[in-house]
Amino acid sequence: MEELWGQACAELEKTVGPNNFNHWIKPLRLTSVDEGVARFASPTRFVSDWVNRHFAKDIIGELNRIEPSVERVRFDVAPQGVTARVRTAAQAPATQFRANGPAVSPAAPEMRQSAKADLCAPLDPRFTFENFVVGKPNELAHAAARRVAEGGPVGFNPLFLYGGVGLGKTHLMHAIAHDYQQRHPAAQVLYLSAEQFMYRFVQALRESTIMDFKGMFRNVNMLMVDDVQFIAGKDSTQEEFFHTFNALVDQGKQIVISADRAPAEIKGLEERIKSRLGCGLIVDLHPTTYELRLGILQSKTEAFRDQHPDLEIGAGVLEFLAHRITNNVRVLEGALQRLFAHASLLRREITLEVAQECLADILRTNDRKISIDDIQRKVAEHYNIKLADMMGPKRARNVARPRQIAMYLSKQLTSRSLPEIGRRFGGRDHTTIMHGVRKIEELAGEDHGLAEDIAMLKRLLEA
Ligand SMILES: Nc1ncnc2c1ncn2[C@@H]1O[C@H](COP(=O)(O)OP(=O)(O)OP(=O)(O)O)[C@@H](O)[C@H]1O
Repeated sequence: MEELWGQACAELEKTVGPNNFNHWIKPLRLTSVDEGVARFASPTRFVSDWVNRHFAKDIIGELNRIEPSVERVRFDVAPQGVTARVRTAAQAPATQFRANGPAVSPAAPEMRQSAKADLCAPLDPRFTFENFVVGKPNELAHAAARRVAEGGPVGFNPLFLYGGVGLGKTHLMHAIAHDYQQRHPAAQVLYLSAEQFMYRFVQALRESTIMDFKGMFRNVNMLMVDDVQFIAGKDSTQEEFFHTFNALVDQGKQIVISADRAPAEIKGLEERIKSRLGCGLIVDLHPTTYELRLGILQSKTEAFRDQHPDLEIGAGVLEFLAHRITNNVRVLEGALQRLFAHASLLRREITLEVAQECLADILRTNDRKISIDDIQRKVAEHYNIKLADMMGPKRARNVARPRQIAMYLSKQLTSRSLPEIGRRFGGRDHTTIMHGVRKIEELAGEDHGLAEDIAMLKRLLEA
């Protein structure tokens, strides 16, 4: 059993990356293989669930290569067996979670070790600096992440990364962890989401293991917490987070945090935490530009082509995608993956027409949506009135007419209902909006100049 698992582990470490391997797979012990089922002893249910969700396929694949009968895996929670295994690991030089904190009772290092494996979320081996494409919108965040990954005195603690959905925050966090761990193999990096932080904190409270919980956090060299906005409004979790944070910063340990917005904009986050976060470096990942999107598409296509040299992508396809899919990199990647799958299944070149057809749904949802704000701003600009007058009560024609034009365009170019539009125009009644829309339809039928003005505004808004 040991030999089979040893061989599989050697390969698994390469497949899932050393960090994931050490955190999740190393704590397992293969106990039997029977009727196609490989059974493992795992230290906790949490580890079992996590491995089952994230690495079961890899484990089955590797075992199956050596022992073809293996088709499924099962995990039994068996803390005893695992303690024995961890003790061996603790004697080995510089393992990932070598306990190197303050003096502890003889049994404690093993407990810390397996519990910390529980805490740390798996790192995606693909999320490295090498695979991160740098452009104007993310160059500062990337430079700061590189600097933190080097270690040593950094001068900004914490590093706070924020930005919209799918712009690369998690990718950069994982890249820091990989790189830092490679440079400092004996250091302890703890990466987890704020949600996991809360989950583990509540569990520690419930199981009266809060001192262990505190001890584990206080002994890491680098703490990374993803999606910190999650703890907003969760009072006791924030309190614990604050203390952990202070303890680590006071010891000069690095903290890296990500969120979907700047600290000041996170509602329900305590002022003292906001001010603590503000002491470090706050950098944002800006929305992607066309050049960055094209760079990412080219880099991912090259990587795919390394494995599939016969991939053929027609001229202009990547440019077309970079131009049309503008919301986030995850969607961009999804579109590319779909094209690759299409190309390899049908063994056809991906032409512009194929791409358009294959990605019709993604392209439709990415069509630029015009907002009432855009309309009000553009119309106010065009007629040289104040934006506030769009919502205000003035009835003078030089203000009232542009306002009605904006109402008309809001009805035409957005899917908002009349009451909704009314609310956006200073809380006007839907009948007022209807009247405005009709008035403009009527006038545009008679006044060629007005009709042209409206057509031009439409073009500007739809551009
Ligand atoms: N600059 C980049 N170069 C290469 N890949 C990128 C880049 N930015 C984002 N990606 C890829 O886009 C996907 C989404 O990125 P990631 O998960 O890091 O986003 P996020 O900002 O954490 O989003 P969320 O707010 O949803 O958690 C990932 O697969 C990531 O590898």
